[in-house]
Amino acid sequence: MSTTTSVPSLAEALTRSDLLFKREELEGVIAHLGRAIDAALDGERAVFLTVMNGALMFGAQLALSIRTDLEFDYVHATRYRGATSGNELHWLREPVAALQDRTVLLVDDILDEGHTLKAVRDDCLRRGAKRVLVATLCCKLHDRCVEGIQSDFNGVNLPDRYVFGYGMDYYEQGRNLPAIYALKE
Ligand SMILES: O=P(O)(O)OC[C@H]1O[C@H](OP(=O)(O)OP(=O)(O)O)[C@H](O)[C@@H]1O
Ligand code: HPA
Repeated sequence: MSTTTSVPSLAEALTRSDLLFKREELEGVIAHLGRAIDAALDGERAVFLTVMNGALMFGAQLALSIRTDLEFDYVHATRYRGATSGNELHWLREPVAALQDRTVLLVDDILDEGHTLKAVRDDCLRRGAKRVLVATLCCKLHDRCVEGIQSDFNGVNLPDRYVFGYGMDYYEQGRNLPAIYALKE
């Protein structure tokens, strides 16, 4: 006997979503982030630490916008696991690069309630990083963010709605949509 799991339809979600930011606009924003990060690094070779999976698209575009040479590594930490509300953080891959006395540029698609970035940032500090700079494509505007984490280089601010596209998923779908969409309430 076979079992099938039904996933909410991405096409249906798009019909009840607003397009917030198109690719062209996001590319311009990301290029500006690159300039600002170059200035902050001031020639220092940082560890560019991508939080998979969501940061894949943003991370690639951001890296190409930074002129300072970088070392690349990634972590995989997930707390939404394909759903639309967060839970406990699961570590699927820890950093491999030596972070002792390094500047880490921690890169993620979205800072929502902040649990993910706070946990990964604290882990970098435990591994001896001397400085962790956080770069995000977007931050969600609400008052539920945990204390003690913020983005140092953020692209765009978003309303307090579930968003997807440009790396962010709707039930593990829609990550490669070249724009950011928000579900209507
Ligand atoms: O600020 P928070 O409330 O912690 O949410 C932000 C995190 O949630 C998403 O990851 P998710 O757990 O969905 O995994 P994914 O990267 O594989 O999509 C996103 O990529 C961030 O890492
Ligand atoms: O609104 C969101 N969309 C996609 N992934 C997310 N991870 C945290 N918040 C979100």
